[in-house]
Amino acid sequence: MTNLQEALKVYFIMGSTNCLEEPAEVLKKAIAGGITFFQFREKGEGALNGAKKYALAKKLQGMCKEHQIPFLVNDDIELALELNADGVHIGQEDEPVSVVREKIGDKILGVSVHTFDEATSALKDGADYFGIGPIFPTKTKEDAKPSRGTVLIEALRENGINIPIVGIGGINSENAQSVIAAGADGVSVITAISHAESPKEATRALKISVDGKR
Ligand SMILES: Cc1ncc(COP(=O)(O)OP(=O)(O)O)c(N)n1
Ligand SMILES: Cc1nc(C(=O)O)sc1CCOP(=O)(O)O
Ligand SMILES: [Mg+2]
Repeated sequence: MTNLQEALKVYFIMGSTNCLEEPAEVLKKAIAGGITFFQFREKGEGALNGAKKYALAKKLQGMCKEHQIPFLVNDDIELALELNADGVHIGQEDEPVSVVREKIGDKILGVSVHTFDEATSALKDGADYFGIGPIFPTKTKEDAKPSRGTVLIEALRENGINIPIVGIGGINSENAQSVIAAGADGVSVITAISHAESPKEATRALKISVDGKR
């Protein structure tokens, strides 16, 4: 498998509702900028369903494949299996971690955690990486919890938990380095790339920040 820690550095999450232009165009520019991981998250008002959702996922998966970028599906385990995606990302309100692990075999399993207990339990049940957020305030996820900064990332690292971690929520090239400095392996973003004037330049700037060059 890919070196997950390395692959999670610049993790782009996107669905049609996050885009100001054609989703494939946005992804193309993000790939040109150097994203290292991708999650298809088709959610929110106006989200596609059924055949249209499948067709978009398939198209974006093809683009990721061409550039050896892992392609994960958010929430929809059946779609991930149908597409033979590289993995899935689930949260605490989705199917239990152990059940999803059972369904997907050795595909990549990302789990959102908000507390130390959720983290240890997800680890025991088979998570491959954690998504922790919202680190900063975000308007992108309607039901996001209040932002809590990097405290949980720091607490997990201080306690020797070395599973790959990405921060999420309100992250951009100005604040990404602080998330890495707290112990995360990468940053996951939606609007910092999908709403950028230049998704390619925004991705480049994020990469520089993650690498600590700014
Ligand atoms: C990398 C990453 N981290 C966290 C999330 C949020 O997952 P969840 O809490 O299940 O919320 P939804 O994204 O399903 O609305 C994520 N998707 N990716
Ligand atoms: C999908 C998601 N999950 C979050 C969490 O806290 O678990 S915050 C979030 C939205 C991230 O979007 P943006 O980069 O535009 O802030
Ligand atoms: Mg979810």
